[in-house]
Amino acid sequence: MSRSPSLPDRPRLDLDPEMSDAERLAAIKQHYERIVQVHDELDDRLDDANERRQELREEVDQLQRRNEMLKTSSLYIATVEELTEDGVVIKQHGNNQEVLTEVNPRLENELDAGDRVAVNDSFAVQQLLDDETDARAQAMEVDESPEVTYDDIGGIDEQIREVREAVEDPLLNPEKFDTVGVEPPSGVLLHGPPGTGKTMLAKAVANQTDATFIKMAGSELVRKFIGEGSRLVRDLFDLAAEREPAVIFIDEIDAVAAKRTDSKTSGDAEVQRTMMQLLSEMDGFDDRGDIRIMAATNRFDMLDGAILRPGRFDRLIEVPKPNAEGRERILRIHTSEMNLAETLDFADLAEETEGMSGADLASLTTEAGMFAIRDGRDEVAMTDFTDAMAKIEQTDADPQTVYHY
Ligand SMILES: Nc1ncnc2c1ncn2[C@@H]1O[C@H](COP(=O)(O)OP(=O)(O)OP(=O)(O)O)[C@@H](O)[C@H]1O
Repeated sequence: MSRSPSLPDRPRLDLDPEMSDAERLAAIKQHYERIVQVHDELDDRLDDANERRQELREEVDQLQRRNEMLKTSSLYIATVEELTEDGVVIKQHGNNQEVLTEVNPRLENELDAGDRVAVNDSFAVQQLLDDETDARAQAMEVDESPEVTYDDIGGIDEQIREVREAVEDPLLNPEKFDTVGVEPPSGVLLHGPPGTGKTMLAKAVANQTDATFIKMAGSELVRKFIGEGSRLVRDLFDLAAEREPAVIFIDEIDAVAAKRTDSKTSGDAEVQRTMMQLLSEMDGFDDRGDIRIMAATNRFDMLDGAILRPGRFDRLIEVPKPNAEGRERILRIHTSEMNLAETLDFADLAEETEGMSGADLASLTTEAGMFAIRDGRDEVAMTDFTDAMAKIEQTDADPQTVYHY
């Protein structure tokens, strides 16, 4: 790594008592010019350093994500067939190959025939797994009738309108599209900072259309084992087909659909396989009937272009943090059941909470309520909100989280 060149010397002004006034003036003038020059030089260097800092920050962030992915190095799945004196006989899923192998000493007394296990490249048993149905249940959240309505969502009216048009209309009024002769968007991708109401939007549209809401977290898809991510994607679409009308919601889609990296590690290959399965499910989507697909990400910049092609996530909706008017609306929604002091000024509160997301505002109201309770009052006042804000700001001083919006 090259060291940065040393800083320019601080200019010095040497005035000789013998000098004439004219000579002094000339020396001061020259000194002044030198100072301006050094200043400009330092300014440029500062700009360069800031730019470099930004680049490094982005690099660190990329590396952190890759590191996360690599830490979960992939294992294969097998079923224990028999426990023998010489070791354990397992049968690998996928190719049905039977292998006599060893067991991690930690698990020696834990295994029984029929258990589902994870094995490494040399077939040694590394983990005892939940049975398959549990793994699926963990990765998917199914809600027959979510309770969120559009009225519960504040500050993103335009986004609600777009979602209704792209997801609700094709489910409730498919003939509109037939008559005009256009295909409704295949998938809708909501992108924006965390806690802005993306999941709420997906739930509200499922509610409005009496559809089953099926959520899968992208991070769950990549934490699994070889072949399991793509299997879960298949299960997800099969389940939706069984339950139609259904809204599939894939949260944190960037976990499975990040831009390709150069590395060829097995973890990466597994993520790629999962993404390919997702793409192929979406491509074969035409005959799937009353199923709409939505996804969300906080990392739009990370997404692989393949996922955004026509016929896939071809309707992008940005869900930003709320403006003052939106914050006021969200605060009103979240305090609607609260006993509020008459002096509470929502417009003021909305101004004070600049930069907060819907989720931040929701916790702010709860926190304010807690302050009132602690104080033995049955009304929540402006001071409770001010105290709650101070508390939240203090918690936020922890610089762990880096957001990209
Ligand atoms: N626009 C909003 N209006 C009202 N409440 C909101 C809004 N946005 C967020 N909330 C509150 O924050 C909670 C979390 O919101 P939600 O899960 O929809 O955010 P998200 O955008 O999906 O976040 P993430 O990206 O972290 O998954 C909601 O349950 C709700 O209480």
